[in-house]
Amino acid sequence: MKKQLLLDYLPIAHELNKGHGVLWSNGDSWKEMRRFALTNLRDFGMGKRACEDKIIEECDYLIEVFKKHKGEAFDTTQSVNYAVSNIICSIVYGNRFDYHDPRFTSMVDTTNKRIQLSGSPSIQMYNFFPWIFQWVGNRREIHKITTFNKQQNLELFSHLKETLNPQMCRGFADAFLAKKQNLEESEVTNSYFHDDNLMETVLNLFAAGTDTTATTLRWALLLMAKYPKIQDQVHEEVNRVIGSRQVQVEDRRNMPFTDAVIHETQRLANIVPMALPHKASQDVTFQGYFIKKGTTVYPLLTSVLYDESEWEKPNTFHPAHFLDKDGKFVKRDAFMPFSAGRRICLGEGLARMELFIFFTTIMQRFRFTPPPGVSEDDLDLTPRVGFTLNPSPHELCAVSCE
Ligand code: HEM
Repeated sequence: MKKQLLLDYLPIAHELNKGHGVLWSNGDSWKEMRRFALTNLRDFGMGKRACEDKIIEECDYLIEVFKKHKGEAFDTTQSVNYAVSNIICSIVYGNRFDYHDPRFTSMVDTTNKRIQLSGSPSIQMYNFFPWIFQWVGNRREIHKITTFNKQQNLELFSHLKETLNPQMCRGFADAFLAKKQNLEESEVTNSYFHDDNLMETVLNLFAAGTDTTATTLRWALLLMAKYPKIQDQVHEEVNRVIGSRQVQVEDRRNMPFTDAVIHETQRLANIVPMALPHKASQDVTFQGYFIKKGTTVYPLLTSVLYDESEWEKPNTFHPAHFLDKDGKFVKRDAFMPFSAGRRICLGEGLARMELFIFFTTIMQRFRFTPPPGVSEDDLDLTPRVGFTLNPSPHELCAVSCE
């Protein structure tokens, strides 16, 4: 496992790769975009108190939606997606959206569709053998959605440009536009701050910042409904440590069991099983195999997250993987859902903060159960096929604890 970290990966050309942005690019453009994204995402709150406040505010909206179902069974997909998406939207565009705003809901719904399609067998085959599988229908569908998402962003950018004040940037997109304007005024012509990089980076942040975290949260709620005794232990800890006051990130260090449940959810759900495709940036010998520079490499995170030599019960939901004999939280080297190395997930800090606050606040208010007539055993943990592994379609009851 450690040797894997020595490989210096760079992503390869791919169905969704136009060579721009922070996710599907490499070389100097990637370096510049990653650095700029990290600095600005932090400036706009990532990992800080300001962001914590945004997540707390969004929890209130999400809880209202859950309450409206009055304990009856419903599908958590859309509401959780919208709530999580609003966090990255606040950071990128400088504002959240109403859950009934069709511009927003269509952007979230189609982005999730695009992510699902890009993991379909036909697209996977296309990625391996592009010259044979270039005509597959899902490719056309992905292009249609991408064009639609770009059009929506062009409209948002156009409004941001009209109202831009470089001294008072509202979010990442403003900061990018201000930097671009500044470079143009200084007559720098060869910079990476061009419209294509703005578009691709915003699309990357929106997709990566919505689907992954929302999917993980939905797995956590499903697992709570399936394992009521574990849910009881989470409720006990939430009541004892927080009671009815507002959850804060600092609470995490006093809540080892809840923290272990979140980590174990991420491990078992294994939502990005193949990370992103990379290429070896130099010749390397790995576990006795010679890998030539330029070879496409898929770092299989599953092989680490389910490694039998690392985990006592790799195929079982077992929060004790992250607890010592005294019930204290323990970090595990093989916990790698965000990948590792130079291309490690750029949003890890944000995702961890979101998962803790959303999950703990939801657990403070609700108990999750299977729908009437469905037993805990009936709840299916088989993932739906996609680029990220989502739970299969299901409904849950959110019963108010108040
Ligand atoms: C539970 C939530 C998340 C998980 C499990 C996750 C996982 C991953 C993984 C496995 C990668 C690929 C790393 C590689 O290439 O080997 C990645 C990349 C990335 N993630 Fe996340 N991610 C999550 C949340 C987020 C969030 C909230 C953001 C938003 C800021 C984000 C932004 C990105 C970006 C921009 C990259 C590309 C980084 C680069 O190539 O330099 N992710 N993520």
